[in-house]
Amino acid sequence: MTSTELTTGPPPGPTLPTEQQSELFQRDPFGYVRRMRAEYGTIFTLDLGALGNDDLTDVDNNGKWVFLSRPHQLRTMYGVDESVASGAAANQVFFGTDEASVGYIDGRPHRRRRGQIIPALTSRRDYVGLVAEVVDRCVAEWPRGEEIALFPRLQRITSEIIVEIVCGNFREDDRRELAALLPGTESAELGPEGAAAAERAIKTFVAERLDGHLAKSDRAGDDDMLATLLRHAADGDESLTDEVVRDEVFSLLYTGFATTANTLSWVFAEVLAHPAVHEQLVGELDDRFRERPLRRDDFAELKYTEATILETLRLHPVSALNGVRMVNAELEIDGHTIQPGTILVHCAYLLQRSDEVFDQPETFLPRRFLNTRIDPYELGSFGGGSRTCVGRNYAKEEMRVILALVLSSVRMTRSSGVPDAKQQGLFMAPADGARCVVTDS
Ligand code: HEM
Repeated sequence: MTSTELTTGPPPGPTLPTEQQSELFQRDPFGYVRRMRAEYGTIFTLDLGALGNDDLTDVDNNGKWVFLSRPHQLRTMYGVDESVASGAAANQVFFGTDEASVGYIDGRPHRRRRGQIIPALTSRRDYVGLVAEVVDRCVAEWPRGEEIALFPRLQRITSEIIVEIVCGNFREDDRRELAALLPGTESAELGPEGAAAAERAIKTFVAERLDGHLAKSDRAGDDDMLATLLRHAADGDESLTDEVVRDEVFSLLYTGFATTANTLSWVFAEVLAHPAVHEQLVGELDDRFRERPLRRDDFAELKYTEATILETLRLHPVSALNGVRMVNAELEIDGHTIQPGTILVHCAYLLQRSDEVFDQPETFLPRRFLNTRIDPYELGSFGGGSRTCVGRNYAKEEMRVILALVLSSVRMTRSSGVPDAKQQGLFMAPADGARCVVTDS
């Protein structure tokens, strides 16, 4: 018997009309996939169409999204050649865009662009000094002794930092203005039209500042991410047109601020709801981080802090769609045949809360990640294969530094347990905005 004869057709799933499935998914992504997992098993098909993005891209897909939630299924998804399962088209459908920035290109151009971006993300001078300056200034303004939502305050911190990394050679007032525009892209109050308007405003703002940016960076003797891209363009990379550079800058600013603010909100919500974890974290930090200046090395050995961030990423991946690939040629996964035009979904949320993969999967236990080698197919909050998140090292370091500095500078308490998740823009955030009370320590 051949392997094809062993297959059982497409993975099972509900037969509701596309609009209804899409609406149920978008209203409560995590709740819906949990129910589908309980009903149909570890690999199932949802008919989500183009997730409402039909008019925004001309990618041909059959409307089927196959959710995978076991490591061996991901090994197939991420292991096959790009010609069989590619990221660019799937990302265009997911994000509703036809841009040519790194998330939406494949093949050699994709590899080259990643090679341009990744080194530039972490190599900026005095990175820790920069984060400390932003955290100190912002935390000093947090009201004391009353309940506040951390989420928008963390968005401000991560916005200011990513603007420094990507557009650090803009004038100071321009950097502040740009950082203030970013949260508009994720604001639940503004809705999709407001978010689209914020995106347009940011792209225009950046486009108007491309001319002369390289000369300014030469004078500063330091390239920010924008200057790095412009320099590659000047050195002959014709794919980096002004429009692509502008879109690349937008994509890095957007993913750079939103994902880390969301994850940090979950970190604080979980830590403050678990006093024993809180105490152990504060114990690890000791008094070391009250001094200034600080250096990168000072943050290198924060094992429990790092484990706390990993445990938060395990329980709270930023999306129910953690890595998506468009199937271009018939493919077999876990005994099921997947047809071309289908989108494969790495559902980290289901995988990382499975008792087949983790002990006590619903319990917040940072110590599980102490002195362990991480298997990216088990803890895959940054996606996988050749498109793993370009910002993962930057994000983990930035979050570690922010967490250490905030917990070292103020006392924080939270009166309730861990909040539910709510869709906030593209990503999932704590429904109550991670409320807590801050006092001076
Ligand atoms: C908590 C923080 C973050 C999480 C959880 C996260 C998660 C992800 C995930 C799941 C993917 C999809 C990977 C795949 O398709 O296999 C991704 C891709 C990407 N991320 Fe992140 N991310 C984070 C932070 C960042 C930051 C800070 C940046 C930039 C400064 C960034 C930029 C990108 C880009 C450009 C891609 C597309 C990569 C490609 O297609 O080659 N991310 N991220």
